[in-house]
Amino acid sequence: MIRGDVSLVFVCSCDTKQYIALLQTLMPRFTSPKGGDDVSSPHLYVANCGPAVGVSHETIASVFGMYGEVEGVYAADESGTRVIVSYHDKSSSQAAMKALNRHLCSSLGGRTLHIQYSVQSLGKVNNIASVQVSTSASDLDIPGLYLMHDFVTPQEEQELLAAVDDRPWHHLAKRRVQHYGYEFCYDIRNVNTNKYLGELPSFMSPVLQRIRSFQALGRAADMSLDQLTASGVNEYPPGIGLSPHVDTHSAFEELIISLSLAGPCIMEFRKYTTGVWQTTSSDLENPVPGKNLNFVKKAIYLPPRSLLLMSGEARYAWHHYIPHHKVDKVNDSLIRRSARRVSFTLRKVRQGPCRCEFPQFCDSQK
Ligand SMILES: O=C(O)CCC(=O)C(=O)O
Ligand SMILES: [Fe+2]
Repeated sequence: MIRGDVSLVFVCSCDTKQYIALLQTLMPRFTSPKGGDDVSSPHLYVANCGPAVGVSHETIASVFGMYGEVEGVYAADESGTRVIVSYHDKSSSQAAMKALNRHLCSSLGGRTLHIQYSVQSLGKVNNIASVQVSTSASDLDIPGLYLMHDFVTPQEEQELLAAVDDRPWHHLAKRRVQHYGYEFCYDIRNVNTNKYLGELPSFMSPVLQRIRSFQALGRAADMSLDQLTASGVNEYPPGIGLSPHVDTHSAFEELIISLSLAGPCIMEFRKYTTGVWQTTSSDLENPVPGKNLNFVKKAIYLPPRSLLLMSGEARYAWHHYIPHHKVDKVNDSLIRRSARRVSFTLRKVRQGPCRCEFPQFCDSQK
């Protein structure tokens, strides 16, 4: 196993009041609504808006602030699309309910909000950072997962960022991307092998060379600068993550490499004990406690300049995703996501079907 030095530089440097506000972002003190619209309270459970759909808590606070004094806006869960808006008094929440529920809200990106009253739960804390976050891959104990800290220097990081910023970004709904080698089609989660975009740019070759030079990475030596290597560059704004997925087996070979630049995040991994094909995509997005107890969940902290390598079981049988958090809780530290995180994902395009040992997760063998 490869281990790197751990340095958590983001221990909250704010005063006590801000620290408590940060904690509240992580730990909303409200339960999901039970009584329906008839039981009013100063707290509103608002669905269909949030950082995952490009609407910040600040914007929500300002829109709801038109109906009364907003005490706080909190993540209702880890979806990034449901929030609790907490008012000082009931008359404000009632006014907001009347004006905004099921109405198209132009100041919130033209979204139709679904609002219910929520109840404050003093005893029960709904902690979105529900899983212990490891800082090294060996602690996670997922076969085939490796994390190397400080894989590039701060200067190389700046050069790589400058190089991608010099090239055009494609705008997706929540993040920006660039594709090299082959175009990636998000609807089918596969590469378009008819659309060869040309060789990987030369600014990536030192990274590929370094990957090859690490004997410990073994099969990563295959990651050469040839026509089959594809790279996706993703830029995530704060609060934006990535939905759970297994990179399509038939699209890419075994090794998947991700270099993190500019900012940190946590990546979570789930292994479904019943196999993925029995699980709907909405179950994956919004796991219901009690319904989806058929998976094991683990999380790792990815600092900037670190290199994550997924192979074997980690690549073929575990879903990976980035929760839509603005703040991650790592051990006892609260780590705010930076203005952006840029990742370089390197994969080798597969020619022919996948013959992995995990047929229950394999689109070639299903
Ligand atoms: O941003 C990352 O580190 C991961 C990206 C990823 O999983 C993907 O593009 O399939
Ligand atoms: Fe992926």
